[in-house]
Amino acid sequence: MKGLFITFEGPEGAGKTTQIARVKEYLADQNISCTVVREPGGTAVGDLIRNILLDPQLAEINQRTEILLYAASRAQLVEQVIRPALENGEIILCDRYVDSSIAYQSYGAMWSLDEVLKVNQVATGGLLPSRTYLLDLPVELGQKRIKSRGSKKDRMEQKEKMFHDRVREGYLALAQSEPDRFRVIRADAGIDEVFRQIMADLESMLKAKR
Ligand SMILES: Nc1ncnc2c1ncn2[C@@H]1O[C@H](COP(=O)(O)OP(=O)(O)OP(=O)(O)O)[C@@H](O)[C@H]1O
Ligand SMILES: Cc1cn([C@H]2C[C@H](O)[C@@H](COP(=O)(O)O)O2)c(=O)[nH]c1=O
Repeated sequence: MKGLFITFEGPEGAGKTTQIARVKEYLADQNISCTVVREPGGTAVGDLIRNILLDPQLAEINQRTEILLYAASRAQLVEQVIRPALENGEIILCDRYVDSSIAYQSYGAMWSLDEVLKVNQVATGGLLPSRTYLLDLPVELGQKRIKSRGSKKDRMEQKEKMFHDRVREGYLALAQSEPDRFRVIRADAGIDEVFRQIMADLESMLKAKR
């Protein structure tokens, strides 16, 4: 594949959306176009699945159903958007991907890692990002940021703090197990400082792509 597939991961309120917008703006200033997508969602099918997954009224979604729905949204996104864009040499900035399923459904909800990996292998055909920025911060700080955003909590945000603590631990374990792909970013800093940390790495990735 000729393109560049970059994902942004992290607990709730880590600043992924904010930083992706900054990176997109930076790239546009350099006359470099990119495609921004988010999960679950990013396609018409995926957006419908997102509505189900995040509906705060649907507390009874079965754990296996949840894993499959996240993976179904991902399969649609990979085939409809990500793979074609990469084959066209484009840069993809993706807000969450397979690592979210590992962190939330396996570490957070304590479901079998093996099952999560198998389902996601089918969903993605094994497509992995070249770089993953893990925006890491204490769970309390992310929750405080979400609260000040003022919107109603979605189904996943409603889960207890211990769930979100396990998610954070899961992400850090993933980053440790794949140091070549992951860069851990201290997301408890100001927006400009977080952006600086990301760009310190991304600049070299962009140079290598040219
Ligand atoms: N470094 C930062 N310092 C302070 N506030 C921030 C920072 N980054 C983002 N925010 C604010 O925190 C809130 C959450 O940010 P954002 O939506 O970018 O996070 P996210 O990781 O995409 O959240 P989610 O997990 O819901 O997808 C927003 O109100 C945003 O303006
Ligand atoms: C892709 C993916 C996401 N999740 C969770 C993580 C968040 O709680 C929501 C998505 O909301 P956001 O505002 O867009 O961050 O879904 C998950 O549990 N598993 C996944 O694979």
